[in-house]
Amino acid sequence: MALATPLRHLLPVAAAPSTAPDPAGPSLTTPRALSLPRSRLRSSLAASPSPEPRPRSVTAAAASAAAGRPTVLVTEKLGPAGLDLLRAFANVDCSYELTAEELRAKVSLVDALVVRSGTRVTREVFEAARGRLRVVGRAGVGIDNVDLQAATEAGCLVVNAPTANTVAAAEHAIALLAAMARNVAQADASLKAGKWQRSKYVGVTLVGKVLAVMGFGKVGSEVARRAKGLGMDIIAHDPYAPVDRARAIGVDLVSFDEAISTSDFISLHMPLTPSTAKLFDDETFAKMKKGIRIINVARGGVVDEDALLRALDNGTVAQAALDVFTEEPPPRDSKLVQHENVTVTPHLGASTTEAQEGVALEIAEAVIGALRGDLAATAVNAPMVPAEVLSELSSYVILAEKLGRLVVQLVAGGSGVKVVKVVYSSARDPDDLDTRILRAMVTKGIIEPISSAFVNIVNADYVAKQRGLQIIEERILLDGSPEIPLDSIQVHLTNVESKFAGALSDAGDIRVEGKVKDGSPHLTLVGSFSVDVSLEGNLILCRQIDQPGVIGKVGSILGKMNVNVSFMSVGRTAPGKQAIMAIGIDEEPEKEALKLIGDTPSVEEFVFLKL
Ligand SMILES: NC(=O)c1ccc[n+]([C@@H]2O[C@H](COP(=O)([O-])OP(=O)(O)OC[C@H]3O[C@@H](n4cnc5c(N)ncnc54)[C@H](O)[C@@H]3O)[C@@H](O)[C@H]2O)c1
Ligand SMILES: O=C(O)[C@H](O)COP(=O)(O)O
Repeated sequence: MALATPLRHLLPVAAAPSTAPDPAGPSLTTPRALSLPRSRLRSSLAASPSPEPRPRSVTAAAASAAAGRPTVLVTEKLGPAGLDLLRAFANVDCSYELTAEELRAKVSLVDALVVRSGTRVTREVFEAARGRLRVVGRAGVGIDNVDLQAATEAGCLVVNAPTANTVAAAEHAIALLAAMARNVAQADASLKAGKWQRSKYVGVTLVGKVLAVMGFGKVGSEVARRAKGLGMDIIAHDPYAPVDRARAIGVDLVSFDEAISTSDFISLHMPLTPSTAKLFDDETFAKMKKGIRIINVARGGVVDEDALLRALDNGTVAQAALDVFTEEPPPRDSKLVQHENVTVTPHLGASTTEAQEGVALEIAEAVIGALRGDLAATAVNAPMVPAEVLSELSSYVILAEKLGRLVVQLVAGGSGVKVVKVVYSSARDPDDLDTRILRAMVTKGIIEPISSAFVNIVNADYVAKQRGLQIIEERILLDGSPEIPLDSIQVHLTNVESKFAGALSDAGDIRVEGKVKDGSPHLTLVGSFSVDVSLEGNLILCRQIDQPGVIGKVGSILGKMNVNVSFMSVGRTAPGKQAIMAIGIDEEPEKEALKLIGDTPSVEEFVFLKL
């Protein structure tokens, strides 16, 4: 996804974690680390590929990280085209079948980790990464082997490859459906064992039978489409699927109980979540039509395997075809695997040559994008902001971060920031304005200068909550063209003291407002004073009594100190009354220059701010 550079600020990159922890917690006594620079990865995709993969030593990974090229650890077999893509961008360490301990040892030396379903990326793994791991790429759909909460807390983006193996999984479900109905696996084993058992392996037909698709997402709907072609009647259960999408392929969405009690075949296609774990238990099997046949290409954990065994033994379930198991691989003596009415495959749903090439490319692109700072469209633990929203809001993204960065520097030492109000003025219907990325940027601007936290779109809300920061969003609906997404963004800090009284609104909040003008962010309001200054470089705000000569005096102090003034703007309440001068400057002035500005007669207060 090609995004404007500024969005990279918000996204996980292989940056060194920031400095020491902030002992002051949420208190804002010592704004520090005010400048933006963090190492940004800009390695070129066109760089020459590295040699054939071989397990690399920990020392080699550390050396390459030091050289600035990211390191990607791949712990399960990935299609060669995806590996080549990764190698063109990063040092790739292919280390398969690592123990949990070996994984923990390696993970602090890598910027990204690519896994399939066989690697458990636990909280301990994120802790062992000590902040370096920025991206976990799941080369496939299911992310139940990745601790998403721990990833989010660590500010680590998790991306998956949600589409490339859909058809493969659906085809495998159909293959199992047909094989089960006609006893293909059992008959094959029997014949190879020298038997000729034609009457034993009489099957059942599919045409006219009712198939209940449980989980009508990507795989489920493809299964439904294909099973329709086999002449089956399809019903589906999915509490979150749009009725229209089901109707469009001639499928009725029904209740859970109706689905399980009226069908001849059930195919499972829901994710494993706390609410689907062991959803198919004794109680559920008891409600099924006697002689039902079950296919599971989703996740073993959605079925209570002991209950399934009982249902097979008592004839409630005539047959089962299983590609997935609670424990993978299942124990060698698993009664379920050995059951004569059960057909099994070792988690092969995604395993076609084509799907693996697709998945590998999909995940390599997502991981590289995330390492470069682009917002991965397949991020699973980040607020999903569609690409068109991102590109439309890209200038406002910079503005939001700068306003956050600016407002926090106006807080007086000793005041703790607790409540942040972000007010968006727009002529656009609030439903058409997705502000999640802007909220995250304001949060980043406020928190990063005052803490050791690394804030990105993945963890912004979490970090804010952890620091006791409440972010309130408000919209002001304007008349005008909804073509322009936003007129202005205001950021208010309530219940805090300001080191610059001129920044206080009538309500006593520290308030700044900005707009995007000609594509660049401008500061347009400080407290109750309108100004207009480009938000670039550094800024001096002076409050003075409006009278001739003050601007000249401050300007000449800066000139004498070799500080280049890029913009200047004065806002005043009325001629001869209070005024605010906003001066954009390229360099950081010497302390002496700042003292001279403070000593200038009629300058009542001033503040120097780094953007
Ligand atoms: N065996 C394999 O190799 C293989 C390959 C691909 C996918 N999968 C698995 O298949 C499953 C589906 O994948 P997908 O790509 O279609 O995912 P998806 O997210 O597109 O679809 C899942 C659907 O399940 C629905 N759902 C959630 N909770 C439900 C519930 N309680 N009851 C019914 N439906 C519910 C969701 O609304 C969604 O529509 C996942 O578990 C995935 O891990 C397995
Ligand atoms: O969730 C998935 O994508 C499938 O279960 C495939 O898993 P795999 O990548 O380990 O084959």
